[in-house]
Amino acid sequence: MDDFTTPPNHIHFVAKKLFGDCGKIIDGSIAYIEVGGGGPCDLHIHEYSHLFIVISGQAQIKMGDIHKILNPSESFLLDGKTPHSVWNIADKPTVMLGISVKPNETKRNDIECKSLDEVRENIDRIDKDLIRLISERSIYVNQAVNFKKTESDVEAPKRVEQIITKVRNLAKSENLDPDIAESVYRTMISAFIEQEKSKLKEE
Ligand SMILES: O=C(O)C(=O)C[C@]1(C(=O)O)C=C[C@@H](O)C=C1
Repeated sequence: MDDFTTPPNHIHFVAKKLFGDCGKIIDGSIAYIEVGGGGPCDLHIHEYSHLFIVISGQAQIKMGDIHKILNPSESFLLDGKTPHSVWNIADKPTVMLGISVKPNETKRNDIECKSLDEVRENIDRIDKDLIRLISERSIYVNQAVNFKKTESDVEAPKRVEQIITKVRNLAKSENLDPDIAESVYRTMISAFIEQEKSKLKEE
């Protein structure tokens, strides 16, 4: 049983990676789950899906109140966004293959809203995420000033230009007009510079 490890929060459960990234497949592993073993102890979620194939024994996939039982040679494709865990319910070890599969990407060009309300609902949803991310960004920016002594340290023009180059490239790869990304970032960074300058004065 060389190279087998117990994943975090699992019990009587050892697994070994069989292969890595092959396109839509992230990796494949084989798991030996002892009697009563399984995990994670609390149901978990993630972006990727699992294709479970039971070789021997009997596995129970717990998904909230719903359970799916897998006998030898049976398989189940589980959407990772469904809270889940996997348990051996046989009176002998269960051997199972687990293949992690990338989620289907939404083809953004295929998105077509049927009304202005639908457009705005989506904009509101995305704004919520953007504000949360800008707030998280601000936690780090506010700490940057702790390592600065002067206003020109705060302005850090070389760093600003590095960020602009980076976000223009990111924008291109995400099908966003790079000029929009640049303008949004220059405005945001200027506001953060002002905030850092006031913080510097306070100290
Ligand atoms: O990286 C820094 O030094 C920061 O203070 C962060 C930050 C930014 O918002 O990314 C803000 C001000 C500087 O002009 C450069 C970058």
